[in-house]
Amino acid sequence: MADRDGFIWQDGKLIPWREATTHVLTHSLHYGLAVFEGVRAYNTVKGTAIFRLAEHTQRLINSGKIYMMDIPYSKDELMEAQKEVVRANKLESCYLRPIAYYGSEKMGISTVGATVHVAIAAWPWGAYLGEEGLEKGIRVKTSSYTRHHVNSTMPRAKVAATYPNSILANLEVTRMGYDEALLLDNQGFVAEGAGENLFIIKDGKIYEPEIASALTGITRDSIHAIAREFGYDVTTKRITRDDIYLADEAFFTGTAAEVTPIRELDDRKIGEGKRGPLTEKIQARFFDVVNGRAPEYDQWLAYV
Ligand SMILES: Cc1[nH+]cc(COP(=O)(O)O)c(CN[C@@H](CCC(=O)O)C(=O)O)c1O
Repeated sequence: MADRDGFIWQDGKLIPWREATTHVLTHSLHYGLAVFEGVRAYNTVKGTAIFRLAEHTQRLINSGKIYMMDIPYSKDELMEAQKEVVRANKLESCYLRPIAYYGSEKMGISTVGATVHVAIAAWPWGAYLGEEGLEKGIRVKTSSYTRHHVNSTMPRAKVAATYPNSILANLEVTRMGYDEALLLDNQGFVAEGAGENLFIIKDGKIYEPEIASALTGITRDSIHAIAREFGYDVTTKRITRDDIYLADEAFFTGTAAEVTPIRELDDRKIGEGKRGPLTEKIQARFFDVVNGRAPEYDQWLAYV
């Protein structure tokens, strides 16, 4: 990722991609306290637009607040900087990664005296779980690793320290040939995917796990709106892994994963073992929305 042409926004300035470096004694590198976002820009019918830029930027600020990290830029400055990065790199569609991190001013657990830095990069990133996965669904396995307790890493924050849990889960299942991991919470109920939220459909109703130990996904929120548009309410409830075995349909959502159908969990076919009809309908509408083909959702598109 480091050796490519382009520009990265770092601490208020656009600099050449290869010069966006940091010292090996960067506090966040050692102690894991960096807050970040995953955001997508799409090449819509009316030009390049960042999807739900305000919500992602607010979540970045919220993540900083939760971890007592004072991000030295306003919401508007961060939003404009993300637009600037897309323009500077001449990207029609892309994935953006804003990150706020503590620098190398000091070592030791406490962040007092360390400076908060902000960097924003953008690059083309296609189907996170594969184009085939978007169409045919993916094979998921429940990980043996438990999602964080809600009083260990903070679930409302998108913080780097959360992700070794996701990495362990993803590595565990991909080494066995599955596409992605599902994580259970510390009481054994379904939490979320390693990098996604989850929805299931059973007897014509849409369900999602209680959000407690999962990231409050922005794509998840977008799916709520699309489901309502189709006349469905999403019921939030405690979901067990075998609820998913017996579901008619299931899918993951995320900025990177978009809407990815799940065709199997733990070697049990879900429904007919392929993308379900309601999943396909929701997925198609989601792609209409992000590509600017649904004027009712224009408020979610920040044109660059
Ligand atoms: C743990 C987790 N849960 C749910 C989500 C979905 O949230 P949202 O993007 O707001 O709908 C994500 C985003 N996962 C990022 C992972 C990408 C990466 O591998 O890095 C993403 O989708 O950008 C998570 O990391």
